[in-house]
Amino acid sequence: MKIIVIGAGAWGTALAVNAARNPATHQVVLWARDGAQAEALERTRENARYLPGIPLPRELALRGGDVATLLDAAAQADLIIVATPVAGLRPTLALLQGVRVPLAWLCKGFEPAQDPTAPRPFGLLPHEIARQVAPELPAGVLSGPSFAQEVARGQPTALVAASRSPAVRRAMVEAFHGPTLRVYASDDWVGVEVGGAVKNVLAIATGLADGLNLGLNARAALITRGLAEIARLGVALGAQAETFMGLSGLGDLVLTATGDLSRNRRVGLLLAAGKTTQQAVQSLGHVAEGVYSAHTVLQRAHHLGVDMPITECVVALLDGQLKPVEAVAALMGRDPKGELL
Ligand SMILES: NC(=O)C1=CN([C@@H]2O[C@H](COP(=O)(O)OP(=O)(O)OC[C@H]3O[C@@H](n4cnc5c(N)ncnc54)[C@H](O)[C@@H]3O)[C@@H](O)[C@H]2O)C=CC1
Ligand SMILES: O=C(CO)COP(=O)(O)O
Repeated sequence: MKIIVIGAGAWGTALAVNAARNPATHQVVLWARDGAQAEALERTRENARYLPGIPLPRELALRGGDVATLLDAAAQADLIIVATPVAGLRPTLALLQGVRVPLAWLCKGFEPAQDPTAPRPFGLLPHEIARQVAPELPAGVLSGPSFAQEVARGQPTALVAASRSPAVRRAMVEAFHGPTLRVYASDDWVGVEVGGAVKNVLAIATGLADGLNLGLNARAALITRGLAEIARLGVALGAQAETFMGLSGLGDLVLTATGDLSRNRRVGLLLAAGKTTQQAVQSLGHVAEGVYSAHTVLQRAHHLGVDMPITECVVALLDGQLKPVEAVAALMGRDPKGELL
């Protein structure tokens, strides 16, 4: 199977390394946007900026820079993986418009609104971006609880491959299912994308609570009520409610909200320590999608009449409109209500 992974950040590199460990069946190309980065990866056989300490297998081909080479490799592939943040998805799909090869993205987020004056001025989920830019591409999403470092080290991990197309689901499973990675299939790509995007916003809230030493009860409450928010928005957007009890919902929320490898959780910890959003983002050096998705999540929730009080507090915190302790008071001061309402 020929696989090309576009985007040599932490997650793209980890999955490319994982697939390349199977050289009897897989030929894998990792493509970096910047040609100089591709040369450095080739020279050092390590991705020192994004995934330090993981040797790149000799069978992994490293390319970059030149778009003609990218399009050529993509047209010959059996599966294309787009491993950029959400912000890189639209331009990458636009480049690949003419290609007819199964494709999956890894990004977890909503795109910020493109044109605030448009009649429906909302940011989009990845599959909605694909529908606009490259509707003919057979596409899907690979998601689930998965820190890149652990996957690269071969630690056991389970993912979910979601697409409306059985052929795309099969391609993702064939590419990555193996002794250390289980890949489950799903046809609910809306639910899988909503879970992956909104858990990042909620991980900021949990990081904040832990940074303020609010305790383990508060953390469990935030995770549980956060899952209720995710499911309410997801169902309103057309997802299946059961998806939120699976890997891309509960699974990824628990991982990201509690694991200190999470960049989004670290944003919350930094806000609790008194940093501004800008300072927190700068100190990470990696993308924390929750920071960029939070406003869109809230806009879409408001438009659909969905109540998302934790997300609302995260947005106010990120905008500097609430201080951490005020956010806690705002959440605790809400009127009583039924748990399942
Ligand atoms: N790091 C992780 O453990 C996981 C990350 N994800 C998701 O995967 C996405 C990527 O995350 P990371 O790899 O961790 O980010 P990262 O910050 O480590 O790297 C992002 C990479 O994308 C590249 N990039 C940005 N725009 C691009 C474009 N237009 N064309 C080509 N390359 C472009 C950057 O140069 C950089 O190499 C995010 O949406 C994240 O939420 C999902 C699961 C696990
Ligand atoms: O999505 C992830 C784990 O599944 C990674 O989370 P962060 O982007 O918060 O590091």
